[in-house]
Formats: sequence, structure tokens, C-alpha cells
Amino acid sequence: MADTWVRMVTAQTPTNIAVIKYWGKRDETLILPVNDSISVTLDPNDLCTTTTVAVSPTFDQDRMWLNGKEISLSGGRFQSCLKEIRARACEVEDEEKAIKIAKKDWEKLHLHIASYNNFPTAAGLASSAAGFACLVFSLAKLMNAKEDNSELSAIARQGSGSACRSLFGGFVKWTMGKVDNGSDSLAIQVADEKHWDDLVIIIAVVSSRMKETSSTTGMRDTVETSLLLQHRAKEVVPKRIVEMEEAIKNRDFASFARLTCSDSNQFHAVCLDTQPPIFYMNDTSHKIINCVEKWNRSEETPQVAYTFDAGPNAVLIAHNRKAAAQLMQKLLYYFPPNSDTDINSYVAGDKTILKDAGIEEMKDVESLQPPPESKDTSRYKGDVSYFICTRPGRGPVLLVDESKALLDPKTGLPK
Ligand SMILES: Nc1ncnc2c1ncn2[C@@H]1O[C@H](COP(=O)(O)OP(=O)(O)OP(=O)(O)O)[C@@H](O)[C@H]1O
Ligand SMILES: C[C@@](O)(CCOP(=O)(O)OP(=O)(O)O)CC(=O)O
Repeated sequence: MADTWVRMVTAQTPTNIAVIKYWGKRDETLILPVNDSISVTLDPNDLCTTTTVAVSPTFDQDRMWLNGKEISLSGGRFQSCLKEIRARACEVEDEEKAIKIAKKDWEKLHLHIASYNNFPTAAGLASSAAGFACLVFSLAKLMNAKEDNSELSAIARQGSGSACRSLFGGFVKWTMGKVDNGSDSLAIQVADEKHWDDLVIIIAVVSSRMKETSSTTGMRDTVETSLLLQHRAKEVVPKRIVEMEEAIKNRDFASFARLTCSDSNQFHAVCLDTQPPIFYMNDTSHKIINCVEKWNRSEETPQVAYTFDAGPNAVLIAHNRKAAAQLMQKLLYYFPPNSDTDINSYVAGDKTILKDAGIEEMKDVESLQPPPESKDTSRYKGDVSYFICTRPGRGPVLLVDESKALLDPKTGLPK
């Protein structure tokens, strides 16, 4: 029984939030964008995907389990990623386990893949970005592919455009590229996560009953119908990309915030310019924008940047811990939890910001004062589902501790 071995690799990959948005493709199959984009990678301690990939001569087909449930791999995007990565597989030799896989064997061998998102899937928190980045990164390691993370990003891009930016930590640029086969449409790191580590990120997960238009369909409609998108892609984004890279390199928060907020607002304007118009933000999103705008204007220099993807959730980037603690107080004033919610589950992730804001229990939330810069003194209980406190984080890593694997090392089936 020589051929019963299972070889496995487990990796962990972060999600990311764009501060200059990707919206619109020039090639739907290869997922080539109409403009460059820039993102911040979020700390994988708070939001991440873990994926275990396994190969064994005993597997008779490729299979995948997402969050414990078997899902189909037949979709074009999964198939593109699998095909591209198989084409780059190299020889693997593990003398200890008596495993030898020749380059050509990878065409015949089947894979088992198990993945887990430590945050809600398909809830507007970019699970597809972390998910496809983790799939490609872990398979590349399993197959001993020699490509660097930028080259791997061009494969992850074919799973979901924004996934290419999750191959790096810190601040990342996806260059749209020029060539037809997409080989130069890839991600590069602008600065690592240590470069600007006093930024604090607070995500408001906004309650939403409606299922929004998916990014894929939304951007297809925009490309087909919006003149504003053409102006954005040709005239606006190229200049913003240069300015944003400068702002990041110089840790210039005022410019960073101005560009981030303007770009989010222009992305949503382009959605409104689509036929039929797409509404991703809701009343709560607008209230959060007002709160930040009023506060920023009342200060000498901006304290917080906001950005919204294809949904109502707000991603708020605070200049430093002090600004984050003040922001937390304002947010909890306007959006207190429902009476039966525990404050510690209402604010997930890095809870030290809550402590800095002087909030330990519900009575501290109840006694918060309305922000002095605003006339709106109403409270909107229950309009936010919960908050996540996080920061810029690192890129993909391999998890060598076998206990972290999601597949059983003997059977290659989910644990
Ligand atoms: N861990 C994962 N591994 C592989 N694929 C994943 C993983 N998580 C999510 N996906 C893929 O991404 C799809 C969800 O993507 P979708 O764009 O609907 O949601 P999202 O990325 O969470 O939210 P949004 O794009 O609005 O921010 C899943 O159906 C699955 O195909
Ligand atoms: C608004 C965005 O989040 C759009 C992301 O779109 P996706 O990467 O989810 O779309 P597909 O490439 O079709 O999978 C902006 C961004 O992340 O840059």
C-alpha cells in the first residue's frame, strides 16, 4: 500500500478594503479592470480565511468544502484558478513520507480543499477576496510553484478581481496592465503593514434586509451604461492613484482621507449613473457619512476616512487610537445595540479601542453625550448589527502547525 499518502498545506490570507476602487472590467473572463486600484489589507487576526489543500492518489475527484459544507468547483472562476495553478506545478519530493510527485503527475492527481472564513461569507465583507487569494496561495505552496506573490496575484485575480490585492499585507496596488492575456494585471505592495501602523479601522456592519446587486453584475451594468465611469477611469483615477501612493508613502492622513472619501463617493455616484441605478448604501450608511463629515469639518484636520464597497457596511479608517476612541463614542451614541445585546459581542475584534473610549458596559453606552458638532441628537438603536475593530495587517502566511489544518491528514476529508 505505497500509494495511500496524503500531502497537505494550510495557509491563512487576509481580506482587503479598497481606498481607490476597482469597478468595471475590460475583459470579463480574465477579469481585467478598467482602472488601477489601491487597498489596505485588514489584520487577519480579526478577518481572515484559512484554507487547507490536500493531494493524494486516493482522491478520485477535486472537491471543496466551504465553512464545513461541500460546494461545487464547477464554476468558471474556480476552474480558471485550478487550471492556471496546475500549469505551474513543479516536482515535489518528501523523503520522510516517501512521497514523490513528478511535474506531469499533477495533471492526473485530484485535490481536496477545505476553507473557513472567520467572518460572515457573502455579507459584503470581501470573503471572495480572502477566499480566492488563500486558495491560490495554498495550492501554489502544495504544488511547489516557483511564482512570487505578484505572479500568484494574477491567478487569484481570475477568481475575483479584488482577490489579487490580498496576496500582500499593508497597502497594495493592483495595476490594470496593458496586455491582452492579463499577465501584467497584478498586485504589488506599495508599503508594508508596519509603515503606517497607527491607523485604526472600524467596520460598521450595517443591518440590511435587501440582497444587493453582486459586484460582478453591478459593474457589468455600469460598464454598459455609465458615461461617468469612462470619465472616472480615464481622467480621475489615474491622478488619484499617483496622489494616493504619495499620501501613503508620506503618511499624509489629510490627503489619504480626502482621496479615500472622494473615491468611495464617486464609486457610488457611478453606481447611481448606471441603468437601472444601483443603490448600495442605505440611510444608515448616509448617517455615518454625515457623522464623519461633520466631525472632520469641526477639527483642524480630518480625523477619519470612510469608504463603502458594494453594500451598506461602512469601513472607517481613523488617523490614530485617540481618533478611533472618539469615533467609537460617536458611533455608539448614534447606533447603540439592542437592549438584549452584550457590548462585548457588539464590538468584535480589537476591544482595546472600546476600553480607550471608556466603555465597559451598557450603562456607559447609555450615558454617552451627542457629538457637539452635530445638530442630530437622535439615537438609531439596532441600525448597526455590530462593529469590528481592526488595523492594517500582514499578507498570506503558511500555518505549519498541523492542528490548524481543516482536513484530516490520514483521510484528506474535513475534520
Ligand atoms: N474561503 C473561500 N474560499 C474560496 N472561495 C470563497 C471563500 N469564501 C467565499 N468564496 C467565494 O466567494 C463567494 C462570495 O462572494 P461575494 O462577492 O458574494 O461575497 P463577499 O465577497 O463576502 O462580499 P462582497 O464582495 O460584497 O464584499 C462565495 O460564494 C464563494 O464562491
Ligand atoms: C466595490 C469593490 O469591492 C468591488 C470588488 O469587486 P469583486 O472583486 O468582488 O468583483 P469580481 O471581480 O467580479 O469578483 C471595490 C474593490 O474592492 O476595489
